[in-house]
Amino acid sequence: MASGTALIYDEEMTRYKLLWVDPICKIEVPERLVVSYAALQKAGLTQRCVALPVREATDEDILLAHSTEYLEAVKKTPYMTLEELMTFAVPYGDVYFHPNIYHCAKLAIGATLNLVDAVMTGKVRNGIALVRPPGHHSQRSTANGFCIFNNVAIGTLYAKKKYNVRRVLIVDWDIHHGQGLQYCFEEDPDVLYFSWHRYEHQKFWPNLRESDYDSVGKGRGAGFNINLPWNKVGMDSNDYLSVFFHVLLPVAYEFNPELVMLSAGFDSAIGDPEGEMCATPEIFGHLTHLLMSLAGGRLCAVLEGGYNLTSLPQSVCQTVQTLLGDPVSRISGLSSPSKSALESIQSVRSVHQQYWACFKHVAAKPGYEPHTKHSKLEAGQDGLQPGEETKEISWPEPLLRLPPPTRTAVALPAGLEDSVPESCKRVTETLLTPEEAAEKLGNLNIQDLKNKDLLQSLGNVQSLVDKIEKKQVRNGLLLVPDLRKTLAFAVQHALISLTDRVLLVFLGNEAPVEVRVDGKLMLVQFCSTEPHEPKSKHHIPVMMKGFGDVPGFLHAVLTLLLPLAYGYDPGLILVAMGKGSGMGVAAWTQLTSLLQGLAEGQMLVLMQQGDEEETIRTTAASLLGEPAQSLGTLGDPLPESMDAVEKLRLKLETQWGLLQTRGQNLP
Ligand SMILES: CC(O)(O)NCCCCNCCCN
Ligand SMILES: [Zn+2]
Repeated sequence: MASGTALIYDEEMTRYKLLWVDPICKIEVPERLVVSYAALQKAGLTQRCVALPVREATDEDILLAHSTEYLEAVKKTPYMTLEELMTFAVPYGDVYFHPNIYHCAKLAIGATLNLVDAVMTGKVRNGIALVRPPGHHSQRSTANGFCIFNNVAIGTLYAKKKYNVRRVLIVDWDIHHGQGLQYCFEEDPDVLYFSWHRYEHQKFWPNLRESDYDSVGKGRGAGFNINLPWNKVGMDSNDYLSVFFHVLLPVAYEFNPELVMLSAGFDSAIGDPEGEMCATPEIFGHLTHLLMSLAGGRLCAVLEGGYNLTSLPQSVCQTVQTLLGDPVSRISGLSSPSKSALESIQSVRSVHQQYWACFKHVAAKPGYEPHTKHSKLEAGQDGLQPGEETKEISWPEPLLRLPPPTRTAVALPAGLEDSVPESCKRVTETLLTPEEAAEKLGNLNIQDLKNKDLLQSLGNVQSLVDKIEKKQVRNGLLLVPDLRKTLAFAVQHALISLTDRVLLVFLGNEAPVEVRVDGKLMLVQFCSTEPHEPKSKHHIPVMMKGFGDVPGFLHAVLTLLLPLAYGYDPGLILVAMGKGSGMGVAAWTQLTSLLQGLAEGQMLVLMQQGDEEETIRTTAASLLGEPAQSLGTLGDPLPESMDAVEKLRLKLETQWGLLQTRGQNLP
């Protein structure tokens, strides 16, 4: 499996700037790259990455996405006078030229292509290209929005052509709509383009009608263009995560991409004069993590926008740390998305309802017609007038995300040692005495506790919880003879020794523990038979028609379990798969991968002795940070599973706001 994170940066790309007065363009400054790279150096991240060189794009590369006429015109800019450069820029809109910008634009493309090469050849697992000029606004024959050539479009076309990549997902979290990417791929069913962007009902730049949610793609590409408009400013982590849980991730998993291209613009971060949003930099560590279980971890991030010289470098560091596999910081105090965000979420899900099985149950938008025309509204009032400074906004600097000395510790019965990668640390602890065990298992009679294997597994689970609590180990895997008893003991021990909340995710029919009503434990139980009515709001039974329904299981994980877990914000996660849950190893490792975005990755996985070695090995690999295997092309979730999830959502969404998918009063 590929490993390593590429970092591609060259200071030559800082050697162009605005040479005349232009309040619109003045924010796109060389310092954007300088401060970002310096922050990575200061955080000791550059030396942990694989440094790759940039190269100059060839004409052939550029002509993948641009016309000859346009390329020939841009080729003349190095020889233009200041006057000629200004005149040349005017027809394009919100972009400037410089004698060296053509050179830098070729390097930005070359950086992107070297990143694609490194990821597609397995030289690295993922990576980021810190480039300028950005690309996602530029179109076949036009520069726009500080962009000269479309780096991500060219990178995508290059990957398809050179590596025969079939399905590419482009995620564009820049706060502006990458209309250049939309136009390039809107008829291509092999490229799924997702963009969120400040829109304010077409009053925000670039003021395009086709940036709205009803531009779903054209012809065979219908369904493969997803626009999520932000119609208000001030969106925060609740809004961003809700869009991932209820729009992007369900579709992304159904699309099952072979490569993820990330148009990583950080003007969607707090403090940015363009975005005027409120999401703090930590959110990008989570958004990156949520994308890393797709496409076998093949993720190419390419810098787009980002104009606040404090939140930009912080957000870049958050993204790179997650690409490197560092623990993701906890986001506490999440509550629910804004009403405006819910309206956009509902709108985009209903217009895409006809294209995606994951939205099959969503009420279709009445009288909806795919939008096909391009029309341009003259610029209206769009937030800050150019040059108007944002009022002083401040936010806490992101906390350090220090990995514990050991990432994964395992306790396996004799004879199974070699069923996990050697980088796992083996734990074999002292046996517990029956009295010690009884202390926490209370209701079990002492006779039961004579069993040496059981006492050994209780000793191991106690020691692993303690090592995780002391941050000596990030996560652990236990193979136990008696799952129910060991799990009950683990929960009791965790609740006694940790002050923090514990989330237990259990796959199996009989609830393994009684959930107390004090809220210190949340049990999300995937079961195939209707459990007795749970006593506490923190015991959430998720009915799965059959454990073979992988699409249904995944839908429940993405749109129910993750929103619950992020809203609950646990300090420790216990995951256990009861006997015969028959979930399949790919779906199971998606679960253990995705959940590592919570609790700083502090997780304990308990498995029943007798589980096949393949499942044990891949679970350990996932805890070590290996990307989960892709699930392959998902079929449709079983209707019963979808109905069960929706019924549960309706019941819980008032208590757990991130479960909401539409405004309360919307149909
Ligand atoms: C790469 C990028 O998406 O960040 N480019 C943004 C271009 C903004 C153009 N001016 C907007 C005027 C409204 N404030
Ligand atoms: Zn932008």
